Amino acid sequence: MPRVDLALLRSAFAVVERRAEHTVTYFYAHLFHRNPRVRALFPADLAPQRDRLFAVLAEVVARFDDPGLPGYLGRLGRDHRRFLATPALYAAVGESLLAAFAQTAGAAWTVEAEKAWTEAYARITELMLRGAEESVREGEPPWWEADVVRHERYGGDLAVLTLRPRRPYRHRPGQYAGVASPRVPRAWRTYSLAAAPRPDGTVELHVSRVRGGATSTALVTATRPGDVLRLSAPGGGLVSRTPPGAPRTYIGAGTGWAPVKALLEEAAETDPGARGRVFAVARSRELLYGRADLERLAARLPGLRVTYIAAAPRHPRAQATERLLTALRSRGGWADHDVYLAGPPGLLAETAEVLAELGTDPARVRHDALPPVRRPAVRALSPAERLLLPPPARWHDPAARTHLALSDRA
Ligand SMILES: NC(=O)C1=CN([C@@H]2O[C@H](COP(=O)(O)OP(=O)(O)OC[C@H]3O[C@@H](n4cnc5c(N)ncnc54)[C@H](O)[C@@H]3O)[C@@H](O)[C@H]2O)C=CC1
Repeated sequence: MPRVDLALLRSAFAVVERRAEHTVTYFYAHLFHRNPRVRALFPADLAPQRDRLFAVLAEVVARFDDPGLPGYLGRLGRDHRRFLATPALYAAVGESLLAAFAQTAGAAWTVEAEKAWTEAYARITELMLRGAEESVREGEPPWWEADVVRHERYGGDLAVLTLRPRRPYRHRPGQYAGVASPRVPRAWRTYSLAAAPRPDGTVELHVSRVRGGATSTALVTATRPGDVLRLSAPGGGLVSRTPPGAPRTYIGAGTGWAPVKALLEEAAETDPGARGRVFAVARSRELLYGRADLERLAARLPGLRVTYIAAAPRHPRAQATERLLTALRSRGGWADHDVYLAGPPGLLAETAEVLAELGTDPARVRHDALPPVRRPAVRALSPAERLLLPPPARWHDPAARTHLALSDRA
């Protein structure tokens, strides 16, 4: 594999990234125009997909020379089996991606830049396919079918689902899974697994309905026992790393309680002498839905002090965050604590900042980056950028459709 010219790779991507929205629109139009049958592999609503594509590309470009990149791409390739990604699809995606880059980057898309990106994409594909092949060799399915065995509603917007995967499903407490409902085909959303592995093999999901979110709405309002959902392989690094007995703090906000519950269940089994703090945060007292479970766990973990925090009645939900930050500031000893943090991204960012001020080493503040690894660069175009957009693509002309569709080639 030739050495990729990293400086060129990054400078071309920097130009493309500034016009991410245009690039992504062009990319999908190009991909589906050239390979019409590929459209059926993607969900009806492409918006979340678009954000994720750029977030992953930005991550790969930033980490291209990082020794951790092969592992990251291997896991990504393994995970892409659930999208039915074949070598032919990787090739088609690469072709459309480079076409979109060429179209967006204008004069910055030199022969050398194209060479750097062609080589980089070949490397990305090779590593992702290697990860996928390994998972096939290990006998891992592309996804796990799981029967819904219980569905409990808390208020209008929250549900706790118990699922029984049809094949053995192994996860570590604190990890998450991709979940797809047949009611929203091919759309995968990420949810933390809300329990340590159980003898009966069931797993638990806590779902909060997101405004405009088709999957969360289907899972909360329409899913019933007997339905079958799909689970991806578990992922995520919000797993226990604290030595037995050492101080730690768990903070779960809203359904961020889910991974905290799994971690506490694990600690109750393996480290009942654990010392530290638990903060359960919700936008209202009624939505502290995990209270009964937390009380049961706290009785098994007497070294943990539990604090419940909610916004006052008729106050905005963010008041709970202010109350949490005040509570954190009133405690000491933060330099000694590992902190496990789960909840909405805004809360994660504010809490991590305050913990750093209070003396916790940022490397000891653990949380998931959900769902993108970095903030997606996709944003609305400015009026000036819109004005400078290149003319419409020539390949929109049906007469230009001379190439074979991917599915014909595969
Ligand atoms: N592993 C993880 O980190 C998990 C994260 N989540 C995330 O947690 C959220 C759960 O949603 P809900 O249960 O509806 O929570 P929610 O919207 O009711 O929020 C719970 C609390 O978080 C705080 N909060 C919410 N938005 C905030 C913001 N922008 N800035 C500062 N504080 C904020 C408020 O104190 C609020 O009372 C989702 O965003 C979900 O993606 C959920 C499960 C696991």
